[in-house]
Amino acid sequence: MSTLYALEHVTVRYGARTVLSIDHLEIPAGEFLAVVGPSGAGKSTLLRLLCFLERPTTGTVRYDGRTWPDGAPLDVRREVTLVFQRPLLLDGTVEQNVAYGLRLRGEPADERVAATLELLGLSHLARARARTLSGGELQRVALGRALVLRPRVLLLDEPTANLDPHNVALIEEAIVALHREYGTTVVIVTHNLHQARRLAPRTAVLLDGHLVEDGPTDVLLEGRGTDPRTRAFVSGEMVY
Ligand SMILES: Nc1ncnc2c1ncn2[C@@H]1O[C@H](COP(=O)(O)OP(=O)(O)OP(=O)(O)O)[C@@H](O)[C@H]1O
Repeated sequence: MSTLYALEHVTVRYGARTVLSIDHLEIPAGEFLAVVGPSGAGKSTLLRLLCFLERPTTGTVRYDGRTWPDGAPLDVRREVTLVFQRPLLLDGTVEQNVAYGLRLRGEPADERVAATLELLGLSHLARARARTLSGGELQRVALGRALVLRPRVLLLDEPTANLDPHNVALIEEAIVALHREYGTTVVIVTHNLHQARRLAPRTAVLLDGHLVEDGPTDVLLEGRGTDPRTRAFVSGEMVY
């Protein structure tokens, strides 16, 4: 697999505080990577770097062999879609929400929107107002807005936090379907170690802004990681 992202000596600082510090991280094209770590570890910050919403304070984020010190151009930013932890939807119908990105890009929407709603079990809600939906339905609409674009990279920030098993299963199946069908590169931030195991062959562990370890998910999550902090984190012994 070719390298899609290469992070070298990356730091992100807010004032005097360094919230992220990654010496080296490569993400191959087509990979499904999980990022785990305690609250405040820098996981969302990493996702913002990967979708060019934020620039590193020092170091480089190379994408497809290129880097843009003044910000990535629109066509590159459009290859990468981030689904936020707390999604903001338009005050319209489910269908309008899912169609929005395609319309913005001037691409035909109807068939793709219908297929996406179907994939996410939302067809019967196509004309419902977004503001009338349950939390699980809202999360599925937010994911639908991303999936319909068939992005090259899908970044997910806790896409199933606080959802019931039915919604979790629908969301996971839709993500896996996109990944399989289009070879989409997926990076999922999750607090749910079982979810990382179900979905991602490789996991990166972030603690206190540092990439402590990355490797095969089953090895790390079975407590066989090489770093003692990884073992403490996955066994729930870590106090934070
Ligand atoms: N714009 C900002 N200005 C100042 N500090 C920030 C800013 N954004 C994030 N931080 C701080 O950076 C640290 C890392 O935040 P981040 O959201 O990346 O963590 P996280 O691992 O995603 O946490 P969680 O699991 O709770 O979402 C936190 O301590 C946060 O308070």
